[in-house]
Amino acid sequence: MSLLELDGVKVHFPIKKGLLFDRTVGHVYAVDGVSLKVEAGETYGLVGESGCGKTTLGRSVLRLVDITEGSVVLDGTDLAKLPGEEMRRFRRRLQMVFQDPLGSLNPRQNIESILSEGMIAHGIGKDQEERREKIKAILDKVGLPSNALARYPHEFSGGQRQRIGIARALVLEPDVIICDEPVSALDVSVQAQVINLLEELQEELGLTYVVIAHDLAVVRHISDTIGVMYLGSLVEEAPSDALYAEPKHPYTKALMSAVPVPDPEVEDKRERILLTGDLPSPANPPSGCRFHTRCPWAQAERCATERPQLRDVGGGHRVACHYAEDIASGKLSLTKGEVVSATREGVEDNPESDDPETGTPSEDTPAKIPAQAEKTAQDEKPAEASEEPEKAV
Ligand SMILES: Nc1ncnc2c1ncn2[C@@H]1O[C@H](COP(=O)(O)OP(=O)(O)OP(=O)(O)O)[C@@H](O)[C@H]1O
Repeated sequence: MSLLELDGVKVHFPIKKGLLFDRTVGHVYAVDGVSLKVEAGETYGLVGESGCGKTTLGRSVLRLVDITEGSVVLDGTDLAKLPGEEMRRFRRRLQMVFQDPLGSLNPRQNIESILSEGMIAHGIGKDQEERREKIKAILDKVGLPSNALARYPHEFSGGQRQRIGIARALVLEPDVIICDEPVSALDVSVQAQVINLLEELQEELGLTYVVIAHDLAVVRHISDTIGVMYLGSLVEEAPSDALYAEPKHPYTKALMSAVPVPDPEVEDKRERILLTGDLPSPANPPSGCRFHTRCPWAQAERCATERPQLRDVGGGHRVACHYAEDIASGKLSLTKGEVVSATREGVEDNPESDDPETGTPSEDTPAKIPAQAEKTAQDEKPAEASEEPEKAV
C-alpha cells in the first residue's frame, strides 16, 4: 500500500447564474478523474500548464476544496470518511507549502507566533517554552537563526520567507508535504537553494512530497515520479528519468521539445513540436481525448469520441493515448501542427532564450511550460518580495 493514494478524484466547480436565485448553468471540470499513488519517502512531481487543475488537485488532498467524486487515502485511511474531529487531527499529517511565501504569512505576527499557531491547534508542546525550543530546532534545520523568532515576515528575503513556510509545515511533523509552486516566486539564484533544502529535509526526516510546478526543470531535479496533467486529467505518468528520456504522450512530447538544451550542438539539431489551437476551457472540454483538438497525431473518429485511459506501457510508464506506440515507432504521420528545428523557430518564438541575439539558452535557465496562459515567475512575484541573495538575519 502506498502512503498516499488518490482514486478517481474529481473536483467540479458549479458555474452559477442569476441575481435572486442562483442557478447552476454548468461546471468547471477542474479535476476530472485523477488516480495516482505516492510512495513513502518519495517525491511525486505534478506538471502542466496554468489552469490544468494542479492546484485544485493539491488542495483537494488537504480537503481545502470539496471532492465531487473519488477518494483520497492516507496511510490506509479514507479521508472523506473521517468525522470532523478526527479529520482535524489527521490534517496535521498533511501540510502545504504555498507559492507566495509573503502572502501566506500574516504580516502582523512574528515568526514565533506564526509557527506556534498550528502547534497550539494540534496540542504539540506542553507550554510555550517547549514549543519555542522545538521551533528553534526547526529554524536551525531550515537554515534560519534563532533570533528570527521575534522578527516579522517583511524583514526577510523571499527565499528566507519560503524557509519560514517550510518550517511552519515541519513543526507539525507531517508525513506528506504538498509544495505548490514552491520556488516560482523566487529568483532563479535562490530557487536551487530552496530545492536543495527540500531534498536535504526529505533525506533527514523521511518526508514525502507532492511538488506542483509548471517548471519542468524544478520537478525533474526533485521528483522520483512525474505526472503530467492536461485539462483536469493525467495524460502521462512515469519515473522521472523515463519520462525525460522518452516522453510518450503527444502533449508531453510537445512540452519536452520546448525545453532548451544547454549544449548548442544538441540545441541546433533539436526538433520542436508546435501545437495548434488554444488550450480549451475546462468548463467546456473537448469530447473523446481532451488533447485531440491540439494533438499533431490525432486520428479522425477514435480520438474525438473515445476517451483514452491511462494504461501501462511497461517500466511503470503510463500513458493516456490510443496511439502512443504508433507515434513512437513513426507509423503515424502528423495530421496537424508542425515539427520544426529549434533554430528555424528563431529568437522571437523561443520564450526561453536568454540571449536576444542568438536565442541561446543559459544553462541556469529553468524550463517553463510555454503556454499562452502560463504565468512567468516574474508575474507571480509580489512587488515587495523582490529577491536579493539570501542574507543572514
Ligand atoms: N473555486 C473555483 N471556482 C470555480 N473555478 C475554479 C475555482 N478554482 C479553480 N477554478 C478553475 O479550475 C481550473 C483549474 O484551476 P487550478 O488553479 O487548479 O489550475 P492550475 O493548473 O493550478 O493553474 P495555476 O498554475 O494557474 O494555479 C481553472 O480553470 C480555474 O479557473
